Amino acid sequence: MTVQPSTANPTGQTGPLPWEDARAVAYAAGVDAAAPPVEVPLADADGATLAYPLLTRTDLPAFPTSSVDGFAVRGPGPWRVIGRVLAGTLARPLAEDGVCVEIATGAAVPPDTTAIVRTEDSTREQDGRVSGTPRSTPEWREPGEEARLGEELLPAGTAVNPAVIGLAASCGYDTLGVRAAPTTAVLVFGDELLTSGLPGDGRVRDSLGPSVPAWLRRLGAAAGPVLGPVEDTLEAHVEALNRALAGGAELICTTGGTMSGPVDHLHPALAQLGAAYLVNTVEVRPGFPMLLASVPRPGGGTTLVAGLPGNPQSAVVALVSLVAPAVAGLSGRPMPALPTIRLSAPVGARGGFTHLALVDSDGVAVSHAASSMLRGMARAVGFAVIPPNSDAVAGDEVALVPLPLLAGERP
Ligand SMILES: Nc1nc2c(c(=O)[nH]1)N[C@H]1C(S)=C(S)[C@@H](COP(=O)(O)OP(=O)(O)OC[C@H]3O[C@@H](n4cnc5c(N)ncnc54)[C@H](O)[C@@H]3O)O[C@H]1N2
Ligand code: MOO
Repeated sequence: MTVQPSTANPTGQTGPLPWEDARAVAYAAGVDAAAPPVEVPLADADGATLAYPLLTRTDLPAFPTSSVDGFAVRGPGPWRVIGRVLAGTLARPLAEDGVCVEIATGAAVPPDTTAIVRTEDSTREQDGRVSGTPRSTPEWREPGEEARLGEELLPAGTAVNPAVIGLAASCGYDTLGVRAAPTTAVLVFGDELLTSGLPGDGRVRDSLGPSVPAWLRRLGAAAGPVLGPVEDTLEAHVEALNRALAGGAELICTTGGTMSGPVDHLHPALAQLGAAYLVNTVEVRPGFPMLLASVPRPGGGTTLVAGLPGNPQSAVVALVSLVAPAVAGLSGRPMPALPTIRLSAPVGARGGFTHLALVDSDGVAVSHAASSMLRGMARAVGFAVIPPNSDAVAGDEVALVPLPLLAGERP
C-alpha cells in the first residue's frame, strides 16, 4: 500500500486526499482492522465472506451416480432383474452378464455395470426379463466429473450467497470459516433534526438515521443501533461515540458535524478519544468534508469511524467512497471494482475536485441533485465519476460508482 493517510493526528489537519487515494486508504484501513475469521454453521453464513478458499473434500460426485430411472445392466440383454438400488443405498456388484438391477436417479451405480437403460427405453419380456437399448451417451455421472478432491472451487474473499451455501453443502461442509459482516453503529448529530412529523420552523426531518443502516446492509455490513439525534454538545458527542465503541461496533458512521461550524463537534470529539485520521477531507464534490479515523476499542481491536457530511446526498457520497471500501476490507473482500457507464449528455467538472454526479440508467445526470437533496438520487443508478478539471461530453465512457441496490431496486 503506497498511499499515505492524510494525517496521523486529529489535531494536525493536512490537506484533502484525491478521491481515488481516499478509496484506497479506506480499503487498506478495513483490511488492517478486520476481525479474525469465525466458524459458523453453514446456514448462518449467508452474507458473510469466505475466509479461506472453498476446497472440495471428496470427488464430486463422490460415487458413480445414475442420472436416470431405469435398469443398470451387465453385458448383452435381455437381463434378469436381481434387485433394486435406490438413492441413498449401496448395491452389490453385478456378478455376471445377463443380470440387471432396477435403479433410481441419484443411486450409486453397482460395480460392473456396463450400461443403464432408461425405464422408457425398456420392455418386460414374458418371463420377466428386461430388454432395451442403452442410449449412446452414458447415463451416469462419473466421480470427479464436477470437481476433483482438493480442487479450489472459490477463492477466499468470495461473498457467501445462497449458491455458495448450496455448493458448500454439496461438498460436505457443516460449517464455514468466514469473516462475518462487520458490525456497525450510526450516530446522528444535529439539534435541528426531527424524527417524526413535518419539517418546518427551522427543523428538518432526519433522513439519514432511517436510511444509512439500509445502505450499510446493502454494502455488506450488519446494521446495528442508530443513536440520536445526539445533542449538539461536545460531551454528548463523546458520550455517544463511547457508547458505540463499548457496544463493540467495528465501524461507526456519524452524520453531520464534519465541518467547523459553531456546533460541529466531530473533530474535537475524535481528538478527545485519541483517534487517528486516515482520511481527513477528500477532493470530491459533493462530500468534501468526509473523513475516516481509527479509534482504539475498549477491550481490544480498532474501530473505524466514518464521518459522513450532514448534507444528505454528501453523506451517501461518503458511504460509497469511504464506507464501501472499508466494509470490503473489513470483510476480507476485494476492493469494489467500478463498472463504467456511457454518458448520453454532458456532465461538467467541479474544478480541481472529482465530481460524483448522480446519473440515471441512460447516463444522463439527474435533476434535483444538490448535495442537500435526495430527490434525484431516488431515480439514479449511481454516481458517474468525472475527473478533476475535465468536463465530460456525451459519448464519454466514465467510471460509475453504483448505488448499492439489490436486484429489482434499480430505477
Ligand atoms: N464555511 C463553510 N461551510 C460549509 C462548507 C465549507 O466548505 N465551508 N462545506 C459545506 C459542505 S460541502 C457540507 S457537505 C456541509 C457539511 O457539514 P456538516 O457535516 O458539518 O453537517 P451539518 O452542518 O451538521 O449539516 C449540514 C446540512 O445537512 C443537514 N443535515 C444534517 N444531518 C442531517 C440528517 N441526518 N438528515 C437530514 N439533513 C441533515 C443540516 O440540517 C444542514 O442543512 O457543510 C457545508 N458548509
Ligand atoms: O461537499 Mo458538500 O458535501 O458539497 O455539500
